[in-house]
Amino acid sequence: MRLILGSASPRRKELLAQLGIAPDLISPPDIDEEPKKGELPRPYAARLAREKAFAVASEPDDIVLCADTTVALGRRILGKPRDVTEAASFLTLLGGRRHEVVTAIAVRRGERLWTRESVSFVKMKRLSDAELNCYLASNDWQGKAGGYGIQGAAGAFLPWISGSYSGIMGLPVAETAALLTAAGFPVWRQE
Ligand SMILES: Cc1cn([C@H]2C[C@H](O)[C@@H](COP(=O)(O)OP(=O)(O)OP(=O)(O)O)O2)c(=O)[nH]c1=O
Repeated sequence: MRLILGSASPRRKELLAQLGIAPDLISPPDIDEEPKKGELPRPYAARLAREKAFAVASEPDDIVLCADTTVALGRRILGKPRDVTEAASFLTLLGGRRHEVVTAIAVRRGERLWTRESVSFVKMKRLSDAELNCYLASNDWQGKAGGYGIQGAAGAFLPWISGSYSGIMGLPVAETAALLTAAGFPVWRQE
């Protein structure tokens, strides 16, 4: 049995390491992340996590762990910004409001699949021009849903959250430990 982390996200590797787990293999999936017409954020994140889990090649006994993080402003899905202009518009939209961060995780072993969603609520302050421009110039927004990372300087924009810090960052560790255990991975084995 091997544990395969199906993710290119360095955050997910780091959060897995928080549980004392190092994957045997990292194999990022390549799937189309375009939302379907009218698709809502939560089903969208769940579908992507599932599709990622099936897109990663594995042996029948391997355990594959995948996740998807989506920022939701009402019914609107804010994915990873394509460029700095889109990052600026996401952060302007999010500033002064409360939004949701959905991280869906999917664990697959052969044809069996275990899934969970973690939903968190985040308040972002309205950003001043200096805050916005400095953050954009840092490039920290790149590759992050909604165009920010709670674990970086953007943490200073977030006075309040309700939910799971690790879920917002990309891999909710409580749900991950539960699903890996359900799939037969020895999360709590003593060395
Ligand atoms: C909201 C938020 C997201 N993110 C990141 C986590 C994810 O890496 C990314 C959302 O994109 P995802 O599509 O979930 O993941 P990914 O493309 O980085 O990697 P892969 O599909 O291979 O697993 O946003 C943060 O790091 N901090 C945050 O506060």
